[in-house]
Amino acid sequence: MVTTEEQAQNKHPGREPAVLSCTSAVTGLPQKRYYRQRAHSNPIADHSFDYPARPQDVDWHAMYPNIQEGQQVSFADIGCGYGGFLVTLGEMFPEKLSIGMEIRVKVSDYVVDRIKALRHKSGEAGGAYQNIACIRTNAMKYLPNYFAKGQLEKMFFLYPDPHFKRAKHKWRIINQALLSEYAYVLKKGGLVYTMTDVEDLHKWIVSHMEQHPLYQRLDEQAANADPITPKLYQSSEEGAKVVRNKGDHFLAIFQRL
Ligand SMILES: C[S@@+](CC[C@H](N)C(=O)[O-])C[C@H]1O[C@@H](n2cnc3c(N)ncnc32)[C@H](O)[C@@H]1O
Repeated sequence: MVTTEEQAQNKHPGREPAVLSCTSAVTGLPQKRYYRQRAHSNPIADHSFDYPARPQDVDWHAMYPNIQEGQQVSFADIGCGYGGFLVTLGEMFPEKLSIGMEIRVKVSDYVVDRIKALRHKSGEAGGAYQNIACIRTNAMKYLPNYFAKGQLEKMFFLYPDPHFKRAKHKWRIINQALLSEYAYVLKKGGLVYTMTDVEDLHKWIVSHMEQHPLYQRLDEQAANADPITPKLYQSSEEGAKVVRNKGDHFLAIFQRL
């Protein structure tokens, strides 16, 4: 991708265009500044997404080149943003396939390019990061199009958009109707991880999850004993920002009954 900023730098007509890329020459990874997009996308609006009619119609092999016959995605990072936590999942669980789902086009493009670059750096076919991928989609609408009943072992909702205004509470990604849909794609015994820096949203999440008959909150000891828990604080870009700003973190993990 050559940005307008880069085109503007090509000041010498007649010469070969300067080939400037959005990949850093130092790290070999894409640079976020070329993929910025305004923070909120209306999840209820009718964006025109291509989506599969059924999970079996998804070309998983295109996303996970080493996927084995019968292997399925186990972990879903919902609203994965720039993919920091997804990358951590890939590193922590090399045997599991993890997917990031992100509604903003430039942000999901960034994650796709980031994964491509990480795979390239680690030596393509046999290397790392073959087990993570990102889809641009509206996770509030299309989860059952991607996942079969009881497929997912873990779902992550990290620093979801708080939508503070009452009129926009219907945009919140945790709500009673969607919790039933999440329960459908989750395995019995599967886990939903939630983390936010907004106390009011945390209380909303906990009260909606506790009212739902298919979820039970893990007690503090069990939540803290989970090896993923320490990563929830700062592996994602949003989490790292909260740590930098010395903000609060509110964690709640729920088991699908
Ligand atoms: C505050 S950011 C947090 C990103 C990431 N989880 C992190 O911790 O850095 C929330 C993300 O969720 C995405 N998002 C919001 N609604 C969504 C939806 N319905 N489907 C998929 N992604 C969504 C937003 O575009 C945004 O990138």
